[in-house]
Amino acid sequence: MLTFMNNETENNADQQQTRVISLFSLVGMSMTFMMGFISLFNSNHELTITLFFASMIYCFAYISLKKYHTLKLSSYITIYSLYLLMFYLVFTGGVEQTGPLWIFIVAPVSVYILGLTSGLINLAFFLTVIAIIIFLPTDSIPHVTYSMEFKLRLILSFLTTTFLSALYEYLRMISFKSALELSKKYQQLALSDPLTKLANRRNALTILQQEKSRTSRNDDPLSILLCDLDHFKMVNDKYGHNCGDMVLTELAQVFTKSVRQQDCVARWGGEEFLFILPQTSAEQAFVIAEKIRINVQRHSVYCHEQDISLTMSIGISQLTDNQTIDEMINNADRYLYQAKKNGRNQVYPQ
Ligand SMILES: Nc1nc2c(ncn2[C@@H]2O[C@H](COP(=O)(O)OP(=O)(O)OP(=O)(O)O)[C@@H](O)[C@H]2O)c(=O)[nH]1
Repeated sequence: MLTFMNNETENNADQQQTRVISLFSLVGMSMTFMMGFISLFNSNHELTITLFFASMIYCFAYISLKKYHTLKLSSYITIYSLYLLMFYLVFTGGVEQTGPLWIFIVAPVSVYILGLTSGLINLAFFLTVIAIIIFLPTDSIPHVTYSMEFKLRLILSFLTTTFLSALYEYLRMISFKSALELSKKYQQLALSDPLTKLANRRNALTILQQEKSRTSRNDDPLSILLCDLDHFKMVNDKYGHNCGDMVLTELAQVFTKSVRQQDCVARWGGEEFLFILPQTSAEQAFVIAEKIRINVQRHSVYCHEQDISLTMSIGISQLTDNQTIDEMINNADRYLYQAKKNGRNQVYPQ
């Protein structure tokens, strides 16, 4: 069955991720470039080269994301070049041993970019390497030394930042998921009829417009059936409104089962239904209309210990060249009126 499902929310999530990664790489590029410049003035050449190199890597991640939409690659480049830079800063101490101060940005960036589980696994790896670096005996590989108090506090405060970042990411994920579900639910509600669950009139018009464009591109025929249940008022009057609703719901299922996967059934109004039949001529549509009419006639709805049977009148219209959707529907409406006038329970034109 043709339905108009909107993937807007998923696309928005991807777009948001792209925006965040490009922002991270831009910030990373500017910050490392700025710090590199400061190191240049302080004549710290090794640090200058490292920071300029990191800045170039962030620049590469930014450009490839913008030009080639490499979201995953740019995310990995951003995160792992950050890890390498942090290892270097902790190993060398940076400027006056302030290098380790920067590692606190790693936790929130990791869980945001890599997601909660993968972010935490990567953070465990990151912290292990940091611990190895700071506890490495200086006589094996010469590097900066930190006091034992500093090392322990660095690890503990990093663990605290990791916990808070993970908690924040977890809560963010939960609210994002529920927002996604709500949005899907409302999209569905906006497109379908609440009683029969068929496409509603607005959705049917959108689908018709899409099918019309496809038809003119491929030169395929497109037909519609406008159907109205006969003497439906009598069902409400005789059996009550609830039974009337039940009849509409059950017949909606009969309609759905009577057509092909690519067709669309919509509730056009009260007891009026519209069938959109792509790649179908008026002659083929007549055969389908007859099948639907007979299926309705044969179906009985059991309500309040009574079997309720109904019939249906159907008007057929095939889209002709230069015809608008409105004209096509008006045509079907005229034919439906004719079918009613001719005695109901029939398809027009025959
Ligand atoms: N139970 C129920 N009835 C509805 C709904 N929407 C429209 N109706 C009823 O459908 C009936 C339509 O009646 P009419 O337009 O007079 O048409 P009809 O009785 O089907 O007669 P013909 O179309 O001339 O064959 C009215 O009684 C509406 O109240 C609905 O959602 N549920």
